Amino acid sequence: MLIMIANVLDADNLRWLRNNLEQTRFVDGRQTAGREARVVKNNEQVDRGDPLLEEMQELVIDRLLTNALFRMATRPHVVRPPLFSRYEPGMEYGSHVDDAIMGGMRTDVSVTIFLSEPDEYDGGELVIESAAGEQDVKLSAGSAVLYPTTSLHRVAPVSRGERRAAVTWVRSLVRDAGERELLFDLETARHALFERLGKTPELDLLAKTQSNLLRRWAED
Ligand SMILES: O=C(O)CCC(=O)C(=O)O
Ligand SMILES: [Fe+2]
Repeated sequence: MLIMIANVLDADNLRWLRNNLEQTRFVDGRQTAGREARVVKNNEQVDRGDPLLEEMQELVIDRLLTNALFRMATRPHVVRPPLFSRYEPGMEYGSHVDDAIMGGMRTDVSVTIFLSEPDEYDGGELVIESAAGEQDVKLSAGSAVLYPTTSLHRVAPVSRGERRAAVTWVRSLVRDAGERELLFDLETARHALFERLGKTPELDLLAKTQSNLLRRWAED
């Protein structure tokens, strides 16, 4: 399941991040790719030693973890420090699967937060493969897409302008994407029923079911 979340970053966050990105040092993105992904990775990323990086990472992690939809969709255990990337004309990231373990942590959910507006560049769609086919994702600046790290995906070549993004990975309390989706649907239905009917005995049963499924599936 693919989930889009609008406005994870607000206008002030975006201005601050984009301003910082003007001042940071970018290096070849191949430095952080696995052996096979390196062959198809052609982008640039903020240097790991850049003094501005840590504060930028903290802001993005904080904005994700305080977002209710993000928490519902990912059941986060740990969110990795994001990478900030840019793609200039001719750059792309060919088809790959992200590393299953990063920094000793299992990766369950991949996250892209778009930092450029769609009209600032041509191409640069994040293309995610699933059994139902390919899905192209290009969102407004500040919005995020979440997808299972189990998926093959790529970033299409940029042909004009510059695509900037923050990408990160979540170790979820619930390893299996199908189980996360069941919990997400249950919680969505519960919220909607509560809004419509208030707290009913049926809602209590749904809450009990959701809670006990989470207890059954969660690994902490
Ligand atoms: O920039 C993106 O949207 C995704 C980048 C990516 O696939 C990666 O860094 O592994
Ligand atoms: Fe990737």
